[in-house]
Amino acid sequence: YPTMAEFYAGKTVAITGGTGFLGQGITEKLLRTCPDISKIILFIRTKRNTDPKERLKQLAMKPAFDILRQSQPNFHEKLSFVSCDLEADDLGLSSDDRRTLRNEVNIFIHSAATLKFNEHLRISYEMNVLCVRRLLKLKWNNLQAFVHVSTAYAHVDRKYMKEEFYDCGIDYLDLEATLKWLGDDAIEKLTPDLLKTRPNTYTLTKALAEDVICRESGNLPTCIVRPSMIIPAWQEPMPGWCTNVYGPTAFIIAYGKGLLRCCLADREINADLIPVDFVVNGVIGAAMKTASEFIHRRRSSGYNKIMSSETARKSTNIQIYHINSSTTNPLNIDKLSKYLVAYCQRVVYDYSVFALQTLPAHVMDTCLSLANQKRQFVKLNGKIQSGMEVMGFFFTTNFQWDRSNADRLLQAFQPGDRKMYNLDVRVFTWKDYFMTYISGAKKFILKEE
Ligand SMILES: CCCCCCCCCCCCCCCCCC(=O)SCCNC(=O)CCNC(=O)[C@H](O)C(C)(C)COP(=O)(O)OP(=O)(O)OC[C@H]1O[C@@H](n2cnc3c(N)ncnc32)[C@H](O)[C@@H]1OP(=O)(O)O
Ligand SMILES: NC(=O)C1=CN([C@@H]2O[C@H](COP(=O)(O)OP(=O)(O)OC[C@H]3O[C@@H](n4cnc5c(N)ncnc54)[C@H](OP(=O)(O)O)[C@@H]3O)[C@@H](O)[C@H]2O)C=CC1
Repeated sequence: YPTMAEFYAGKTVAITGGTGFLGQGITEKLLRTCPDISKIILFIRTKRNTDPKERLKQLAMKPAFDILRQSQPNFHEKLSFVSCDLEADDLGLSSDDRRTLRNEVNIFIHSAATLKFNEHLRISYEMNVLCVRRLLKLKWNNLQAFVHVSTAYAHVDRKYMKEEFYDCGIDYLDLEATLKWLGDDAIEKLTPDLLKTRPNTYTLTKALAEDVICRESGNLPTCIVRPSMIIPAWQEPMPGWCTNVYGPTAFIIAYGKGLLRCCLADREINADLIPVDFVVNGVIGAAMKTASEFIHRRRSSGYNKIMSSETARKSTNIQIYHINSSTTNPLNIDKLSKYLVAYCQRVVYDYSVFALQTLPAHVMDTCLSLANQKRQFVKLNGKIQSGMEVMGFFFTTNFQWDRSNADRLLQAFQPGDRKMYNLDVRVFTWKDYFMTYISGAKKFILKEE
């Protein structure tokens, strides 16, 4: 395999979700460490009345690029965009942009998704599953790697996950047909039956998307990266860098602000959290390995007809990489329990929340009202609790992952690249990392020094 910088020299990379947490990290690292990369095309939608052109300008000003800006002030010249709406039939792409993508893109990274756990199944399906089907059909002429970002929690109906495809229990083609004629209310009623033992629509649709990749990617050089819970950066682009409050971040902030006293969690389980820099390295490296093997095989790429799920799973050679921490550097929740009261019993948790959070929130709001100020604590407490409700499943269930493929991926990197694109999480201790995590949440989310 070539070095990462050699491999990406002259390449055009396209990324969906480039405005998101992981996408910003990937874009920044590619530009900073692969100086001869030709171009990065970001799929950007219009959001809150801001068009993609303006959003790209705003993106280049974001903290993720602060370090890069110092060494390469003109880095934005390598960034371009296509205007999209990934939930639309035609992905919201113009015919000119389609042509550009078909003919120019060498590496495609699909990172966009809706991450809302309890999203309506129709929206979650359209964004997380149907969009993947449409992207695979773009008739890529020059593609060397199609990297699909999934999640290590896609198959939470199992307790042990290997880096392989699993039967989802639902055929997405049947589901798609059903969603076409059912109304939104009926879908909502049907959702618990479809989820079975899964906690939410997010994990179901991420699992179905993997089935799409398995059955429909044909000869396209495809791979899947499954990160566990992505948390602020360990080191890159800067320690503690983050953009959202997903996973435990909302709770860590609420704890720090004195708003969270109890947690629905089982002390015995390992929390699988992974700093974003390792995931960025995994995606960049997986693309390099997939493309290098594809170029070596010199097979033609193209979209094939859909295979049955079972045949596809048996015949596939698509590589899957678990980018996680608990397999080699576990973080036991018990270690956090001197800071938080963790309950795994629902009834005890409910009483504690009432006594330690809900009641004090009402008292505080009454005081605010008496002082003619805006009430806020009851609302904040409600948000924290709805966050805890959707997270409770993950905080109380233990999972294990095999990561042999991810280890092999690191071995495929040139020796000089193994540190710069490290995937081995044993290099940090959780105690030290949590100081970084907390200062990152203060700096990048709360905007406090
Ligand atoms: C110290 C604690 C330590 C505990 C132990 C740690 C144990 C760790 C165990 C491992 C965890 C593993 C988790 C694995 C998850 C799967 C991994 C993935 O693929 S990744 C998938 C990761 N996906 C996620 O993490 C998604 C989780 N979030 C959701 O599903 C939804 O946002 C929602 C249900 C919480 C609210 O929905 P809805 O009412 O429709 O409204 P919106 O969505 O529009 O947001 C409204 C407001 O809520 C805010 N907010 C966001 N998140 C949280 C939160 N967790 N809480 C509170 N608040 C939250 C949000 O910022 C916004 O604020 P504002 O702008 O209004 O001020
Ligand atoms: N965060 C985590 O803990 C984990 C994430 N993952 C996976 O990693 C990937 C990236 O997640 P992350 O970066 O954290 O998520 P973010 O929420 O930060 O980013 C999501 C990205 O998807 C884009 N997007 C969503 N809907 C659309 C749409 N209809 N059209 C165009 N773009 C859209 C968003 O664009 P916009 O800016 O316009 O909203 C944004 O760029 C996802 O596939 C997720 O499932 C896997 C495991 C854990």
